[in-house]
Amino acid sequence: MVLVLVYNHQGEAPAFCFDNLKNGFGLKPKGLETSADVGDKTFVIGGADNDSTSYIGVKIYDKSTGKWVIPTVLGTKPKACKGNSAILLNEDRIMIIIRGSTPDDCIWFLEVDTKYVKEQRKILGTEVVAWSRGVRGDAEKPVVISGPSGVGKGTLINMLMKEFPSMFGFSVSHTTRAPRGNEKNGVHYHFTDRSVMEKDIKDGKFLEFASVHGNLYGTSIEAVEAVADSGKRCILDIDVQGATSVRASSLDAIFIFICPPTMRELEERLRARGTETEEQILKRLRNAEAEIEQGKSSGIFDHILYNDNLEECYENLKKVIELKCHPAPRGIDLPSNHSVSKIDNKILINCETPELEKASKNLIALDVSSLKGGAPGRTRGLNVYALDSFSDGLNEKLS
Ligand SMILES: Nc1nc2c(ncn2[C@@H]2O[C@H](COP(=O)(O)OP(=O)(O)O)[C@@H](O)[C@H]2O)c(=O)[nH]1
Ligand SMILES: Nc1ncnc2c1ncn2[C@@H]1O[C@H](COP(=O)(O)OP(=O)(O)O)[C@@H](O)[C@H]1O
Repeated sequence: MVLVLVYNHQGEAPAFCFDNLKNGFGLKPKGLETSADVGDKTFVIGGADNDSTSYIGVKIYDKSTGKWVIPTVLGTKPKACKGNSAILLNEDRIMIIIRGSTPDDCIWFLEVDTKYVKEQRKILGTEVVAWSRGVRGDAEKPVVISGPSGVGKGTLINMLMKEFPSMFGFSVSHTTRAPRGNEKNGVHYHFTDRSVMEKDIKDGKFLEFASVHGNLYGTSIEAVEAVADSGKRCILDIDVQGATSVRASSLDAIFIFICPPTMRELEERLRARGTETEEQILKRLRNAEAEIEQGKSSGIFDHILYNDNLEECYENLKKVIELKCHPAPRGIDLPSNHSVSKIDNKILINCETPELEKASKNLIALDVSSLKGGAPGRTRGLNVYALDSFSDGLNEKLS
């Protein structure tokens, strides 16, 4: 196989042009693809995905073995595009700038050696990469809500979703427990068989899972991504074990624990709800004491709220999730024609406007020094500065 390296604009990662590339690994080479080297591996990004021509593909050339590897690709993939620029950040993720895409869809991160990718690689036993869409500024964090059965988590979440239907989306968990009378599959839970769920867990499809009150519960990566893809802020109703796992992941959420005013009141609420058998109620009450103890003492939760008076608790919930602090994240308007370079933690995008030709070369600087989150969620904290026409004052403006 002959591999021709094509260097694009100044400072940009070299693009691969494949000559005589046999179809041995199922990818259809399409024009130029970009690449980035991480250690012994060259990640080639672009062209068509292995499974679908609608998405960008990823393949890895391992220089130590001289072999190509098709990785397991996790996360929502960016749509196939006219080309992209790839820039390696911190040896663990590659920033991809997509040409000719919409403002909120042009910056992506391909994680190649982050904590999440390392974990998934261990679980799956294959080479793994994970996509995460870049979000400008401090887009709102997902909200994790935990608390004992019957404390009012579902009630509070419903109030939030009702008051702000376009702002919040519920992460629909999987569970092996039987549905209650009013519960709909795919809305309240994905009701599933234990064997199916265990296989999906083994296949790395879950962000977290736990055995709670004798049933298996879990948050699939897809459930969280579906909410993020709809442009909404994700709410997770999960137990303390699940919250502990999410805390250890890169999701970067706000963690809230809901406490009952007393154990007696908790029991009354559970009984009044009338959805569990006596045996199940007793099991839930036994587990509640340990959960409350853990919730209060583990240090996992950012906020502990008491649900005594429902309205008051709801007002407190709205305060702690910082409803009004962050403006809606805006996209980045990039023309198709641009070149990219990297200086320390800043990515400079040199936009060439065809009408003005050489007269104006506008610069956009992306500051990647405060990135947060990442796969399986969004990568937040991308700071964007528009700089005026190319001038000698550039360094001053960027410092
Ligand atoms: N770890 C984890 N826990 C979950 C998940 N979904 C629900 N749970 C928790 O499982 C427990 C039981 O939930 P459920 O059967 O709906 O009963 P309820 O809490 O009495 O309404 C609660 O503590 C939920 O927060 C999940 O995806 N992961
Ligand atoms: N502050 C409150 N005061 C009285 N009853 C409440 C309060 N919050 C919730 N409830 C009731 O308690 C029961 C359990 O609430 P639910 O939201 O189903 O709890 P969870 O989702 O935590 O299991 C429901 O019948 C709900 O209407």
